[in-house]
Amino acid sequence: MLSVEWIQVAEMCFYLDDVNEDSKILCLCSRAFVNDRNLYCLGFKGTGFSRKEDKRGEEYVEDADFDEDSLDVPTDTSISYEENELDSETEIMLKMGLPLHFGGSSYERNYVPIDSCGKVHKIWKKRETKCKRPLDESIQEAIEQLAHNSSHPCKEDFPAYPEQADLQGGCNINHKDVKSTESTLNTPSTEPPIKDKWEEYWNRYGQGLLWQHWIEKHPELSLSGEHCSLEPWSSADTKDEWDECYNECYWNYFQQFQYWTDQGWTFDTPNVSKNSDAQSRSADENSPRISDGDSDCLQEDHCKTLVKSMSNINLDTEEINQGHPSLSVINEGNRLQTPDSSEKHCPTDPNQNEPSDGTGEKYTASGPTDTSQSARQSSGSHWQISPSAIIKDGDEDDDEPPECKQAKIKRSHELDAEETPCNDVLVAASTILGLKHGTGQKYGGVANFSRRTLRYLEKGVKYKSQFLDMHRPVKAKNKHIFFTDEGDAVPKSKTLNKVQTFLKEASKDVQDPLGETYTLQEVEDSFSSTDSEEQNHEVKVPSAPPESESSDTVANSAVLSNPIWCSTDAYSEQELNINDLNSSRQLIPLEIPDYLQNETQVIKNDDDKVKKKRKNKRKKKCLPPEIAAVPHLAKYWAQRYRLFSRFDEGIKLDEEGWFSVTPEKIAEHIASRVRQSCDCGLVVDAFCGVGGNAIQFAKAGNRVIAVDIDPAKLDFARNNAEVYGVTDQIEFILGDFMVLAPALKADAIFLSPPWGGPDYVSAETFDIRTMCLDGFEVFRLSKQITKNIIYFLPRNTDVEQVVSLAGPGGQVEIEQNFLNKKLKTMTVYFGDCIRKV
Ligand SMILES: C[S@@+](CC[C@H](N)C(=O)[O-])C[C@H]1O[C@@H](n2cnc3c(N)ncnc32)[C@H](O)[C@@H]1O
Ligand SMILES: C[n+]1cn([C@@H]2O[C@H](CO)[C@@H](O)[C@H]2O)c2nc(N)[nH]c(=O)c21
Repeated sequence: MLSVEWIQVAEMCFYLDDVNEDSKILCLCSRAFVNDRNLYCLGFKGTGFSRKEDKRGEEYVEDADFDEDSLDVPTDTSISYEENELDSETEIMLKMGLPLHFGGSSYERNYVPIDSCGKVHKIWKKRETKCKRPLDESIQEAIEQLAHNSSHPCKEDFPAYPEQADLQGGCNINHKDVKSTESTLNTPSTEPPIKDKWEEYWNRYGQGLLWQHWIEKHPELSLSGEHCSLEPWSSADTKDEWDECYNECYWNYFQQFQYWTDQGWTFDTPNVSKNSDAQSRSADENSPRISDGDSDCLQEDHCKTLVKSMSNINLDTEEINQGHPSLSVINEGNRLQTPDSSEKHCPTDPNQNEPSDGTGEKYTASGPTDTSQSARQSSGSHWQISPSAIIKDGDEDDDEPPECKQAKIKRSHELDAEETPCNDVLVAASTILGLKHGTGQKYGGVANFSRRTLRYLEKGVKYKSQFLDMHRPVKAKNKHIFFTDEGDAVPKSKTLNKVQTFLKEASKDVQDPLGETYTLQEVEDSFSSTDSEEQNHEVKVPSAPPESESSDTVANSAVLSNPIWCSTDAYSEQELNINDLNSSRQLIPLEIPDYLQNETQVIKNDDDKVKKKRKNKRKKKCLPPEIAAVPHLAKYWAQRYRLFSRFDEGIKLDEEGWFSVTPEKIAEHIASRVRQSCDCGLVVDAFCGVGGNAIQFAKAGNRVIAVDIDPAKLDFARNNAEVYGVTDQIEFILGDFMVLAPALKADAIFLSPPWGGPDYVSAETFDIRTMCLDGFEVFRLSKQITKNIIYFLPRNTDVEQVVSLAGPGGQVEIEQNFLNKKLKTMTVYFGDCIRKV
């Protein structure tokens, strides 16, 4: 059963002129989330690595034993950053044992301390431990920046975090994140900077939140009884977990704090004037801080106090969930304040009294005179942001604090369509929805849109979008261009450079008998991007090594050239004609180079034993020659089950097929939508390629006419349809769709033309007229066949162009396809294919 989460996120109106309301084009923006991590993970089987290996860090899994259930495959597709996927580059780098601080990976870019990263995180942490690496500079830097002159709460405010060195694992902060954070930290000078507010918030409530988080994660670890003898941060058994928990908790709440602050929510701290901060804090019995000074919390007695206090904490999580102030503890005059035990008030709650803090100071985003934000309080703590309002993992379906529901404030995302200034629409659509607006030519003589409006149909779109990977476009101008000795320009990323340096270092001891330059270059080509298509697009088929070379020599060279897909002497025998390769499908044994094996190994007590075990158990994996011949295709090979889950049953593809076939889960989703709108109808797949979509249309019960101009593709498509047992439902037609179109009849037509190779991502906005085929003409011809059109386009397609296809008074649905929360493609639906809700 296909599990797809589909949501309508927004409705946009594009007006052709201000006078005639009927001329507007309605554009429904939706998102479809499919998840295929299990299929993706399966792909690593052939590389000699597996999830299981990651997870346990010691066991090599043989093919026959491979247990999908052990993959920890999330089935829930709700937007929770717990499941944030590492991009393919990161995955591959991890599996190669390459350090993630190379910097190009999503792990670095979007690092959120999450459960799904836990394994990875642990692996890296352990490796750090082994290597005794100094605290990463970026972490240092981040700590310094964020923690406001070295008062990072990890260290200063929490005796639970006494040693800076402990931060290595627990506070893996990416300085890029911090920088972006910093940019939002610039609030007007009348207000305390958000980082001060955050610090204060964390100081007040961090302990309680941290403990709550810890308890939720480890309900089995009670602080009572024997377990109480050692604090979790001191116990060798739990120290790592504690670090991780701290890290997660800190950043989780920090991000949400930012979000809430952005939304206009504030919190005030009574008895805390900025000037007499320390003094009033110590006087405030509600304060969770246990000391005035920044450093004296490290003093032993304070630590003891805290530990004692913590040991008194009621660990009844049920009670916590019910909102009982169970984490409130009074201990030797220091009251550990829990989030829920402080009074929480809505900014506009009429029942609230005047503040009693005496300072009259409000830390409001819009200044003290902002009535909507000028909160009133009855006593004690005064909150507009309450910690409990901060959404917890997986529980983010409401962006208001539960206790403040009656005080509904209009937020930016709830503005009426008419209220949204036109320019903001474009900005919001781009930054929040991830839709690109270009100035490309419009279809059907539409000159330009005079006005656009936007209405969100989903709450918290902005917030939720933060946890999705929308892919920033690859900006060509920032690319470093390197020149070969021959003077040829070779685009290379910074990451590649680092990878290259690393590989050079790593392979110092490895003899490179050929001394060929192509070896490392090919590695770079293969890992030059985070996504399947973001890479150096020139396909260079390396010439086969001279036949005179011994097989050993070739294998050694392959060690350098293809770290995961090492080929052997079979390589030299390959005829590098791709079609021939495909038809013969000779398989090349895959051997993992030893130095990478070493890199990949997770630290274990008895390293040698593991190595031996692995060596014994290691099987020779095989690669099809077209992959071995074109190293950058290796990443598609790793994703082969994602493209065709029945890959092993005889699926065939050529190079174009590899990078342009629709991933099975996305194709399946589109097919099920089409099936719903034109029940068991006839679907034309105008550019069928190797059959990714045609097969799914057929599987969904439709009859299909599959057209392609390339006979080889049609052969592959037919072969693949056979694998899936749906050949009876598909009629394969060899020909040019542009010519055949007038003769075709269909209930729906699916268009997935070539976009001009994987280069499409380098454009800020993709112009559908600049594809290999004229996208407008393709649409015009299709329209003559049926109004029910499904246009499969790049994720960065110019939305304005797409909208213009619907024509004045028309409607269109733009569906963003997310694969494991990464925006992959855009599917545009017309006619009856637009989903009615
Ligand atoms: C992106 S691929 C389609 C991938 C396909 N949806 C799949 O999942 O396998 C585009 C295909 O269009 C074919 N093509 C290019 N121009 C064509 C034309 N004028 N008429 C028909 N097919 C064409 C190419 O040969 C290529 O196989
Ligand atoms: C170059 N490329 C990638 N995809 C599709 O976009 C996803 C993300 O890159 C790929 O997985 C593939 O399905 C393409 N689809 C079509 N129709 N035409 C193309 O040229 C193409």
